[in-house]
Amino acid sequence: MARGRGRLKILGRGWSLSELSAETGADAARSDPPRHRAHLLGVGVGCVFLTGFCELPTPSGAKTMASPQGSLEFGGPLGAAALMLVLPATMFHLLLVARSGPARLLGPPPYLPGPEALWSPRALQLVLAWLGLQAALYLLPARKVAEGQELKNKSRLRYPINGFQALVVTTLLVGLGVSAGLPLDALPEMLLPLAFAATLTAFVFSLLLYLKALVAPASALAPGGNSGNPIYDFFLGRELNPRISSFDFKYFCELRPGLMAWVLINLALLLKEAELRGSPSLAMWLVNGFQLLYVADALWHEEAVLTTMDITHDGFGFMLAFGDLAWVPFTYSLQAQFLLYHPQPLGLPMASVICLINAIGYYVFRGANSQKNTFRKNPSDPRVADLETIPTATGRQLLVSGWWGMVRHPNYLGDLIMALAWSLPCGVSHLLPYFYLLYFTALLVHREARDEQQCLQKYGLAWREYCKRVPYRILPYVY
Ligand SMILES: NC(=O)C1=CN([C@@H]2O[C@H](COP(=O)(O)OP(=O)(O)OC[C@H]3O[C@@H](n4cnc5c(N)ncnc54)[C@H](OP(=O)(O)O)[C@@H]3O)[C@@H](O)[C@H]2O)C=CC1
Ligand SMILES: CC(C)CCC[C@@H](C)[C@H]1CC=C2C3=C(CC[C@@]21C)[C@@]1(C)CC[C@H](O)C(C)(C)[C@@H]1CC3
Repeated sequence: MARGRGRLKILGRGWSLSELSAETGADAARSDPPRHRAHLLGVGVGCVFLTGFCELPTPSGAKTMASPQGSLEFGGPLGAAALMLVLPATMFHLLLVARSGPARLLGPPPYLPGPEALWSPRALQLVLAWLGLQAALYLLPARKVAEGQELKNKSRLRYPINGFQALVVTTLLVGLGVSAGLPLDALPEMLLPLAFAATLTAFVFSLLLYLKALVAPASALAPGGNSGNPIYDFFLGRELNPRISSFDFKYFCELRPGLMAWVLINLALLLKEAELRGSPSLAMWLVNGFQLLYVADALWHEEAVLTTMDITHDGFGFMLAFGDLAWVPFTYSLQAQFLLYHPQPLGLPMASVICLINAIGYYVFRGANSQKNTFRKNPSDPRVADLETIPTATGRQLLVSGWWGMVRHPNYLGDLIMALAWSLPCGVSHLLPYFYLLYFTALLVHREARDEQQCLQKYGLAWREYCKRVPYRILPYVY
């Protein structure tokens, strides 16, 4: 099947973008009996079980803390172990299925990749070089240094606000690289080994973070993630704000390498489509444009991330390290991956409707997030001073009018509307491009429940009053 200058080659069990017809080592590996891989999986599972479920004593010198909820989140050690297997498996499943002919979200993967298809020293070098570049940009002088929320010991950490600057410099470097012959269009063929290298990096990194937390003072530990069970604590993360000098690992990972890699992968998929079909499709332009807007917006409003529960409440462990470094770039680019292998016709009228949906979602998302951030920074700011509030025993107030009087999480609603707009360009013939919407709904419903729990603890009766005044959580009159 040949279109444009490039060629889409069917590999029987999947699609491969390749100019070469010779079978590569990776291709050959696909015909290996799955026995060895099942054995490897068994060894991996065995290790996790051996180290985590025997209720090992708390590592010597470690300080343990009960979760403020008194119970463990994410289904405890068993849930955490399951998630550590299921999340990477899901990511690889999506990567394989997106390039397969049928592209069935719920079917089996087209083939089981062997070690040759997953492991590539070059992919690991690329991942490490990318992290190195982003770390260097993080260390550049910042236009502003912001203070985080007050910590248990009453101090506040300082954070450089130069994420948008890092995005601009990265864009310039990538532009220069591409014009000097950097083969960005080779990236789509490398997604599998890159995702594997990113997962490996996240795993090793989480292990180092876990060890670092063993020598951290008690005041540096997160409210969750210090149960004494190594599996659970490794997953959730023990230390709240792990740092070396002023380099904050969690803050760095949350916004930069993963989000920027996501839009870079999208761009590589767009370039590959242009090479194959003569020009990128309208659907590919929309997906790239919407997601670039989302990432650029996050980096422009970088300071706002300092009030999210990931920074203020959650430790930095495998969940966030894997989420930031592997899950975000390789699964959030799923729609663009799907479009490369399954081009979808999209007319201008439908494209305009989709743009309108994205604009509405962005308006709600940005309006709600900015209103809360402005209010939290300065309640007497003229933009929020007229809003109705409920006082709380902590001295802080809760908004009960404006966006936050409509539902208790208007920002989630806006985010979900955008998620819908990112899937619609992929048509309705497949469920696969809607994975993000489904996963994100589950993530936000769970996150909302965690946040409610934390707010109830923080604000007590005032929170109950807020829930009475604003009865719906995310979707007015429905949920
Ligand atoms: N794309 C993705 O994968 C993800 C995106 N997101 C997005 O990140 C953004 C941030 O989400 P998240 O960190 O979960 O939570 P929020 O930004 O919704 O923050 C919740 C906090 O806001 C404060 N708050 C709640 N209600 C009120 C009120 N009525 N008035 C004033 N303050 C209030 C409380 O903290 P306090 O009172 O202490 O200030 C509460 O803990 C969202 O837009 C979300 O959609 C989140 C997760 C994943
Ligand atoms: C791997 C698991 C499924 C869980 C991992 C969850 C993480 C992928 C997300 C947790 C909170 C996130 C946020 C963003 C990206 C996804 C993760 C890391 C965010 C940076 C996206 C851009 C937004 O504008 C934001 C508000 C800055 C987001 C903050 C939370």
